[in-house]
Amino acid sequence: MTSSEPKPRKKQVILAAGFPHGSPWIAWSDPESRSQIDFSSISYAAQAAEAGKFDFFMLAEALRQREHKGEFYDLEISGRHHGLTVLTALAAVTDHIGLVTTSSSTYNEPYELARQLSTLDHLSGGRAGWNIVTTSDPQSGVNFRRGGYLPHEQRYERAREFVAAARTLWDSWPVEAVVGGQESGRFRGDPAAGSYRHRGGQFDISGRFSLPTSPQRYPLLIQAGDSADGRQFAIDTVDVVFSMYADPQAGRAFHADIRARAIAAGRDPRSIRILPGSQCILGDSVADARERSRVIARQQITPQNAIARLEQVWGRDLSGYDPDGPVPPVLASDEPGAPRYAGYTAGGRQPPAIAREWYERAQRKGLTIRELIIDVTLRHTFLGTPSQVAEQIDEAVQSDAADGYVLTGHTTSVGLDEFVKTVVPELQERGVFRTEYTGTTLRENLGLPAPAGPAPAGWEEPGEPDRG
Ligand SMILES: Cc1cc2nc3c(=O)[nH]c(=O)nc-3n(C[C@H](O)[C@H](O)[C@H](O)COP(=O)(O)O)c2cc1C
Repeated sequence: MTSSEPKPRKKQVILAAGFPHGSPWIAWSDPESRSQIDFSSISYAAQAAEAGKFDFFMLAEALRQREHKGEFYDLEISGRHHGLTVLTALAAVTDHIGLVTTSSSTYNEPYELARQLSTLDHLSGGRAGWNIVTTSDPQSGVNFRRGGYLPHEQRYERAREFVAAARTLWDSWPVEAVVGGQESGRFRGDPAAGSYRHRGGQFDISGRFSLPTSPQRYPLLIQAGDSADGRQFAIDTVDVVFSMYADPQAGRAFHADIRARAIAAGRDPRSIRILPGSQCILGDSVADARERSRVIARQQITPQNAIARLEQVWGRDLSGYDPDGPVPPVLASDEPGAPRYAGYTAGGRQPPAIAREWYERAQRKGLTIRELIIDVTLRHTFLGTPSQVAEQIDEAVQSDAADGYVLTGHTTSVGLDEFVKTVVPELQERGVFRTEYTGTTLRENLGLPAPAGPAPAGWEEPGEPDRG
């Protein structure tokens, strides 16, 4: 390349704001935190992310307040709204930012959820997204008529069929079938518009869908689940993977795995975006940010919730143990993950496997109970001054450790303000983050290709992907 040739455009960073803020559980206890329940506090967070030109605002989901040793488990976020309802309200007070709900494919029904997502996409002008979770919490099932818990592989079987059924519904009523003619006296030009039938092992449904195709045709589809089944489901189904690999080295390994799986499945790996959940801790220097990270970690992972988290994985009462003492060995005799504990699974691994892994980790690194829980849960990935953090994020994205991040602050509602004010301009200065929204829909802003498969008649292709 000669010096007169323009430099190739750098890969652009994707940024999402996760809500409620806080990792791991008790961000609400920080005196600076605002409510995760009042709408003013939620809309403040969404509007702040939009002012920072974030791609989307994403709500996590917990379908049940968990129990621990027979009591309400209060050492995490307590009190959460229904995501889609909140996002519909946010559509009215934001203009550009994507609105992503986390919704379970295990405990919803395709017709109902497809309709709600279609409504959000219509009302927001094409900004809806769905983070598909299979819900690993065994206690959620009793809230639903299913009244139980699906085994791991059946949860993914249901998820696949759920998305297939939802796509059938979203495609059932082509845009051009809307006439709405006062002269014709008919709303649908095609009397069959909305007719659908889905027949499978999980769902056998048919009828008329109640809405025409929405601006994005399908909401942005995201997947959060880490097992081999979860990763394969992502390759076959979604646009974005929400991962837990914020550390750049682990992120590159995850990226390589997703890429290999995509190629094996005949999918262009560039059509999948990978966004790990992460936190940035800012300071006057790396050392200052590191100290701030240490203080936040100890403030949020108290002795009490360090023991509680260990109990969830060890499946036994550990209240007699010193949180600042050594991690107890994993004993084989107790029943692991017994239902009276809040339960904890990750990457398809059940508590006994996780316990063994954590125990070995504590031995290897010489960690106490509290230090172990800090080590396995905190995602303080980027530390330093705003320009150092911007450089770290840029480097991570350019080296395929991620395509961007779902960021949370360590305080609710106001936790990303400092990042928006100081790191976003640095990223813009580096030419790796937008200064204005260029697309109308969430898919356009992410530069994602149009949903695959035959489009319904009258449906228009969105603009060209442009993410370098
Ligand atoms: C990064 C990430 C975020 C998740 N967020 C949620 C959530 O908000 N609500 C929920 O019910 N499950 C959530 N899950 C749980 C997954 O949907 C899934 O049930 C769990 O990871 C077990 O599946 P797996 O064995 O494939 O990982 C999340 C999982 C990951 C990896």
